[in-house]
Amino acid sequence: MALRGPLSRLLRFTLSSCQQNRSHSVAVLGAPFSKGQKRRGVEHGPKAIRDAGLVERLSNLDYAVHDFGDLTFKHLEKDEHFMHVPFPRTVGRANQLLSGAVSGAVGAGHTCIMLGGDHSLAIGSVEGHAQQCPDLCLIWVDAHADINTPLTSPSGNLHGQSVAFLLKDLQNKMPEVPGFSWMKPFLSARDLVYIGLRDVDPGEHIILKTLGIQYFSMRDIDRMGIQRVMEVTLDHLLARKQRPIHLSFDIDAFDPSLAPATGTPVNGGLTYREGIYVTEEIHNTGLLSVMDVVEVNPTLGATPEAVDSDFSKLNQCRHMKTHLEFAKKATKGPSDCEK
Ligand SMILES: NC(=[NH2+])NCCC[C@H](N)C(=O)O
Ligand SMILES: [Mn+2]
Ligand SMILES: [Mn+2]
Repeated sequence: MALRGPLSRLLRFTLSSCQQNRSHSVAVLGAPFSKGQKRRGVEHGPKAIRDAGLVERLSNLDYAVHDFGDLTFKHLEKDEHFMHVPFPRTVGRANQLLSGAVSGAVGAGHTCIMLGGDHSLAIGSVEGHAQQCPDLCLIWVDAHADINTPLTSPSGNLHGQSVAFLLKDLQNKMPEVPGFSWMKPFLSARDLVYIGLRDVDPGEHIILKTLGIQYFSMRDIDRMGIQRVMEVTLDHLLARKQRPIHLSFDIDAFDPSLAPATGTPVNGGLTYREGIYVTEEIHNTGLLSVMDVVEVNPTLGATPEAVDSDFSKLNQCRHMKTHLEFAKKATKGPSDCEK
């Protein structure tokens, strides 16, 4: 009995904020940023997801939700292209700011949900997470691999290059992009799994194969089923040791019939149940530490009126369980509530 006080203090001391049970405290961080690609509107993603009822729903599930509001990003005046990459310094600076915010939230003991914004924001989100949890693993749910380097990228857009900035294994293939000197790549190719791929550029395909990255394309999901895909994913990442999970969820992983309001939709995506099953299995590990919900662009809905009325109807849905559903529903009409 006498040991109880000191022992529990010792345990608290030796457990990092990554290893503590954070499941009941959630930080929401809005990142209204769109300069990682060329279409306007994705900066309204955080508002669309909040308006769909994210915070209320999480609170109803007994999570203590701390909404830290939206970060304020600056568009830098002097920001010339680097090669054919637009806004490198603006994107670099935004990610530096986001990295600090995510690191702070995780360090304070929260599970963090980052609402984008375009997918270039995963650079700062994963980097900030890794500052607190250097042994994290990354599950990237997306139609795209977002692993182009500035040299392989067909578009130049940084939202299609985020993973290349994170990977140690690509260090010697990456030029020095202005705006990113604050960070060094830290992630190993074996600590990453993709789910939902169906639009991969030729250079990306070579990188995936050369580095032996574990990925599940839509065809793999057709063949194996989502249940087996999740078994292999979690085994690949967690068999050696239990560690914090970073889930980076690009809403375009869903089929465009479910989530049309996104900048680079690709046919043949995840069904509603497949997408939710991925998040349920991750939830069941108890290891989710940070989640990005990105590429929700409400201005790409049918009409602004339709988007508005969708949001109000969405708030009437009663059966939604996970925060991801809000993001998807922010891009989808009301009929889905009935499914
Ligand atoms: N996060 C996204 N939606 N990325 C789309 C990337 C599309 C294409 N592969 C590119 O690099 O430009
Ligand atoms: Mn995508
Ligand atoms: Mn993406």
